[in-house]
Amino acid sequence: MNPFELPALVQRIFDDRDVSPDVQAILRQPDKSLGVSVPLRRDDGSLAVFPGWRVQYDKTLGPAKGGVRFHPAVDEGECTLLAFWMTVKCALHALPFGGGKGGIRVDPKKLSPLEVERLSRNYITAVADIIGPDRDIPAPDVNTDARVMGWMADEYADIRRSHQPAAVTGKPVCLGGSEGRAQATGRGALIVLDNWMKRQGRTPRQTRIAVQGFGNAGSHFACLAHEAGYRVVAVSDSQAAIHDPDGLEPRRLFDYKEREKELSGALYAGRSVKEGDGGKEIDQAALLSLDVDVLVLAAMENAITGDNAAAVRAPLLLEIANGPVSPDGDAALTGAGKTVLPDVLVNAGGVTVSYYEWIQGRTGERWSEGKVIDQLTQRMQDTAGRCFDRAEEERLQVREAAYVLAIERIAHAIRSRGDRSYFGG
Ligand SMILES: NC(=O)C1=CN([C@@H]2O[C@H](COP(=O)(O)OP(=O)(O)OC[C@H]3O[C@@H](n4cnc5c(N)ncnc54)[C@H](O)[C@@H]3O)[C@@H](O)[C@H]2O)C=CC1
Ligand SMILES: O=C(O)CCC(=O)C(=O)O
Repeated sequence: MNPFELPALVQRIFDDRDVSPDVQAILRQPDKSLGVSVPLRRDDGSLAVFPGWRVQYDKTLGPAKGGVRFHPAVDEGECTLLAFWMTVKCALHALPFGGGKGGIRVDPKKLSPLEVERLSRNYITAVADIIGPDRDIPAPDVNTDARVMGWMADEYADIRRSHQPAAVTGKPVCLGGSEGRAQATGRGALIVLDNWMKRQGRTPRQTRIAVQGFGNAGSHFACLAHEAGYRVVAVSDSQAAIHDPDGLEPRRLFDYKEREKELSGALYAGRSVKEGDGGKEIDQAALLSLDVDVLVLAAMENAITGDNAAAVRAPLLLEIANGPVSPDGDAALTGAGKTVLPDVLVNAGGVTVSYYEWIQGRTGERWSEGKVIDQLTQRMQDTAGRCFDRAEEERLQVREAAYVLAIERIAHAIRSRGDRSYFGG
């Protein structure tokens, strides 16, 4: 197992708040980290083998929960940090889960759909011994979606020779997925943003937003924010960025990207972004320093670091991605008086609706989309309220308030379990 260093913020909370040595010792490293080699028979008959991981960080509050990403930069350290963040996120939102994360170091864009299916199935075979509805429940993340979860769930059911609807979440609805899961991360983020805006006495109409990362999470956020009256003036993906100070029509971009798989060309392929079309393509890095009210980061880690933080003009940043602002970037932004609404608070809509899917899988109930949205709204509002209140009471940044609340919950559970003797989960 790679050595893992806890984020400095967590160490500071441990020190400042006299967190017990037992709790610190338990939270200092992951419970379990499994490295696997995932074989893939290519369409041309050759065999390729890709490295993969599944990390379970802490399971005090319940089975590990977290996504699986397919990306060329995945490694054990990244999965461990992502699994740690899942632990904090689930605790903060009072979900009955610990934190996990997994991935394969692969560029899925270079594989055919059948190759992606075989790889997804082989990953589940490789990690089958440590996952399951009471142990560790995978879900979508970067470059994985409902289709991939459907294959993974099917493979797991084959391995167990039984129906296993609660073993993987984020599945297609026809395979036991939950209504509302696809939009859930974006919707949850919008609920947090709305809550913050109301506290500041601001309205959506006054608010211009730029969104980095027009993928699963960011594209739904952009569409829902537009429908709620916000002015989405820029969006980007890994290939292109589009800006229109008068406001884009995210739904049209969404449809274009569904068809073409990328944003590039959305303005120039005879499919204008909006009637009258005032938009233009800009450099992706330029999106980060646009004159907007909210900069939404929904792509990858470390989009903002100490190197580019000074160029950010937006007074408010909304972290939909996991870890899009590095610690030195965070210090520079908050030092300059900007507010960062942190990932562990903002992006929990996905795992929350995964929780609802897990409940439905275990009970056989089917929830309507309305019920999912009501429950999600209530939970996100509740957590956002607790974080913002705590930040105000103790004059903390919202990120620190969120971590304090999460660590308190985990520490309380660790103490309540008594002497620790729970190997084998
Ligand atoms: N999908 C979900 O339910 C959840 C996702 N997240 C996090 O949100 C982030 C995005 O995840 P997904 O939307 O699921 O992945 P995705 O793979 O669907 O989308 C990622 C998007 O970011 C774009 N991108 C990559 N590099 C970029 C760059 N340098 N500039 C602009 N765009 C860039 C990609 O082109 C793609 O459109 C990740 O950090 C993920 O861990 C967090 C919670 C839940
Ligand atoms: O839906 C889930 O369980 C996982 C979501 C996830 O990976 C995340 O919140 O980063």
